[in-house]
Amino acid sequence: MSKLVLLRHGQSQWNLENLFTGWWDVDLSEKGIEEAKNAGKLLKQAGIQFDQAYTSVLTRAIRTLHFALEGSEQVWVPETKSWRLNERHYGDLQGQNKQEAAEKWGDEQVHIWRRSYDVLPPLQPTDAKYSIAHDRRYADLDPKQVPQGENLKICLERVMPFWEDHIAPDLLKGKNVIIAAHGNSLRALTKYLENISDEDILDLEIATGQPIVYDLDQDLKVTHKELLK
Ligand SMILES: O=C(O)[C@@H](CO)OP(=O)(O)O
Repeated sequence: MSKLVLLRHGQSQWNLENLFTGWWDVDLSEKGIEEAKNAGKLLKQAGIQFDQAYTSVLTRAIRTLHFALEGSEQVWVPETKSWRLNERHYGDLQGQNKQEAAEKWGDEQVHIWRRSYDVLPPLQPTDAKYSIAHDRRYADLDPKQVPQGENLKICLERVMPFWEDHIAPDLLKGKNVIIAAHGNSLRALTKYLENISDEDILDLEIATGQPIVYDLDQDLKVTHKELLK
């Protein structure tokens, strides 16, 4: 049996400012740093010992992982970063204010863009202000893999190869794993782990900085889930 901890990054500066973020690389806010440190304390209290850590290539998730490992006194744990764990790319909404978007397009449309499984946000031109098309951290990717906008389905489809190739093999060996990532890449993973329907996934929210602990059996089926408080 192995443990899997999912940890959404602490509040980011753009969470604080209520801006669509996606693949734009914003840092943690002061509150986000506190949330990440608190996650470390909660993990220490729970006595969870990790063998492997995974995170995205975005600063807010990487720093959250580091605070969590520091707070739980296990900074030595090997870590692997992958773009496949990045936040869902929010297309041309990136950089826009969520409230202003709701006033412009209506609450319902914005809710669909934010939470539906298979509706795409408006795609982002590669010369947009908040485009990552020329960001060197993605230089080795096939250009087709660099999104201009993703729905949760597409996000799940790019998370899964990483799960299959890296995370699942570790868990199958009995390793305890922490994944520090993002609201929507973790919603995608949760949909898979808990077999949540395309409809019910609309209602799933993941809190910033709160570790979610799964016990998994030898087939990686969830036997227990706990939110650390
Ligand atoms: O802006 C984003 O990238 C995400 C997560 O912060 O927002 P939402 O809650 O709308 O999915």
